[in-house]
Amino acid sequence: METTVSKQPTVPRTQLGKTGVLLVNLGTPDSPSVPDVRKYLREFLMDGRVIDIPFIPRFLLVNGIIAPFRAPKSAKVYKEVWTENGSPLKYYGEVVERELQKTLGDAYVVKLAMRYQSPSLDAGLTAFQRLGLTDIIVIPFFPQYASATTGSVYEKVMDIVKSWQIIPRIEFVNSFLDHPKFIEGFVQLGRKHMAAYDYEHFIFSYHGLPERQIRKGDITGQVCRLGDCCSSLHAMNQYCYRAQCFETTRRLVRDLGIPEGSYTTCFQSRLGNDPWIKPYTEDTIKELAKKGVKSVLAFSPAFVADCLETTIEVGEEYKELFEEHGGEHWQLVESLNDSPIWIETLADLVKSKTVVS
Ligand SMILES: C=CC1=C(C)c2cc3[nH]c(cc4nc(cc5[nH]c(cc1n2)c(C)c5CCC(=O)O)C(CCC(=O)O)=C4C)c(C)c3C=C
Ligand SMILES: [Fe+2]
Ligand SMILES: [Fe+2]
Repeated sequence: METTVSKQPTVPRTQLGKTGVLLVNLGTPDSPSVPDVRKYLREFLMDGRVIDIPFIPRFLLVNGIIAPFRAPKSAKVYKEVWTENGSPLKYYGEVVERELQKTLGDAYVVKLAMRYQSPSLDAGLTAFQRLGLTDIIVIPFFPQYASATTGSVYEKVMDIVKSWQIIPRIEFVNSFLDHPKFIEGFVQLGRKHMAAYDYEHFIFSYHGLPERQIRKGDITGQVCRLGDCCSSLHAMNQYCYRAQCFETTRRLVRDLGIPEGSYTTCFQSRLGNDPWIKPYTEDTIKELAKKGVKSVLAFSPAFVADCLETTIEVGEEYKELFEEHGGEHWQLVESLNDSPIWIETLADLVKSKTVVS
């Protein structure tokens, strides 16, 4: 007679009841080689929330033009930003993952994932599934909400869990543009530089976005004119990335005591010929230099870790541009990286989203 052997439970009982915390950054190539950079650019730019045009023209644009032509140029720059620990974006993510786990303790399981490339979102979420975790908190590492970043993380997470038998309870952190500890983190870094040098002007340079994406995100269809409408953040424009960036600047200048007229919010990293949100950082730098400004302290508060966009673009390329136009002293404020206050910010965000049952 055949006996039925019941399967051992695959979920260790010790893990049940814990909350999974998924820290998600944008992603970075596996190495600075041209093929790896091309692979990364393809995955990233084929996301319909990043290049928001229909599939066929997007496919032709990305695979026929952007990835082949940009990959060799970008690979050169990635080689500059690469350290002995690899890409700083990923390295700091791994340190933060460990430090946050220590801070939060046993009731949580913390994992790092990348929206593109590795470690993948699929691997992170599947690990939680194997542990039987049904409460998950997802923290996209983007202080200000944009469809191309935070929105894309939401979409991918939902796409992964949609076929699971048990769809977990998922809490998403939508933005943390004015979280007091996030602000304090950049204020501490800024104060250190301000104590060492008497800067004439302060630049707050955020990653740019095509203007079209801001218009599409205007939930009222009436508010966004991409001008003064972004100078305050309220219920009607709460998802406007540009307005959120201006709000982050306001909090920073208030706490740093920077006077009106001595700072500029601007937007970097334009890709393609479509209009992106303004003012462009390049134009701001040229105008300041033309006015005779000799020293600038530059913040990059759309990023929480040093990466290509901060270290190379703001720290080196914009410095060269400023000096070419007559500027003398340009300094980048490094990112939050693995600073204790950034770990505290994340711990606060986790606690605020934890469901007490
Ligand atoms: C801070 C949030 C970011 C937004 C918003 C964003 C939008 C966005 N980006 C591109 C195109 C590129 N971005 C690239 C690098 C890059 N972008 C972000 C963050 C945001 N992007 C980060 C953190 C990084 C650096 C990653 C790293 O490995 O260091 C790149 C690749 C680099 C290059 O080739 O220059 C591209 C391309 C678009 C089109 C877009 C909005 C529509
Ligand atoms: Fe980007
Ligand atoms: Fe706006």
